[in-house]
Amino acid sequence: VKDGWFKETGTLWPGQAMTLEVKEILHVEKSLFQDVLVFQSASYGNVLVLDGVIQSTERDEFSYQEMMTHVPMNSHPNPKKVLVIGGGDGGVLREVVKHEGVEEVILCEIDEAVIRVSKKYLPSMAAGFEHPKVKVHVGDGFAFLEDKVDSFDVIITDSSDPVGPAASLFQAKFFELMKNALHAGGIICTQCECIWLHMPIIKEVMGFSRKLFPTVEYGFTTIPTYPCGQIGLMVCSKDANANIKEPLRQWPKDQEAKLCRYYNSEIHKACFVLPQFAKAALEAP
Ligand SMILES: NCCCN[C@H]1CC[C@H](N)CC1
Repeated sequence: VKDGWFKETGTLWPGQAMTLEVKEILHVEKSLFQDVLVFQSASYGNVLVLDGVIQSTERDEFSYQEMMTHVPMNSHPNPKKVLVIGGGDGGVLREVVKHEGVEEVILCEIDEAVIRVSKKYLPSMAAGFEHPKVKVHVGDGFAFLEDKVDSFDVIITDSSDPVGPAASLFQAKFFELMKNALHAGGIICTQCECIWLHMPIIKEVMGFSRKLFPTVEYGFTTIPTYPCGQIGLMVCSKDANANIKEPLRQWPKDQEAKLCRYYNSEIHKACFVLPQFAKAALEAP
């Protein structure tokens, strides 16, 4: 932080950097896995930063957490068992339990510091941890999945970038583990970077996803504090007839408006509409 501003420089977005004005530094810690910083920003509420990269801000996190959760959940006929890999700020958990039919959601986060710090400084997200249907497992998502077969209806990988502790979550092997851990008809949704910055990563992930799953779609949401203001989601189903681009289930409009500030059944469809450069890059063999 320099002259009261935090600057998000990063190797995955060369030559550019989001900056946020800092009101107060709330927490600085070196955890077992990464540098953890929380600051109160002037205009985005409290901000969680891991290894210098913005993970969540109180003002705009709902965009990402809602889309990462409700696009896969509403694409599944009846999700009962849900697994969240990463997601230590609790935001995805908060969204998953909005689905009445869910019986259990397990969160597997590698770094207990992220959970601890989120509970203290990001209460609107960490509220997700309080729900009776939630079970928390601290550990590596890769290791957690090694012995899981036919266990979950939906798996959401809410990870940081493929630099640091989350690197293994962007590899084919991990997608194979997620596939094996899914019930028939199961769906995965993973954080899949930005079309303005990471087409090679997106193409690679789409390539091996298409080998593993019959149905694969890439969509994105808009979120001011992520690089280029956008972040993608890779959504894959084991059901060859699934149409992920159309919500299979939706709340009544008034209920939907009460539950969500970003997601709705129209934006579920719209999020998969890509600009020509991205569409062409992903369709090319
Ligand atoms: N719930 C935390 C979200 C983590 N996802 C982010 C996507 C954009 C990245 N540059 C940083 C992590």
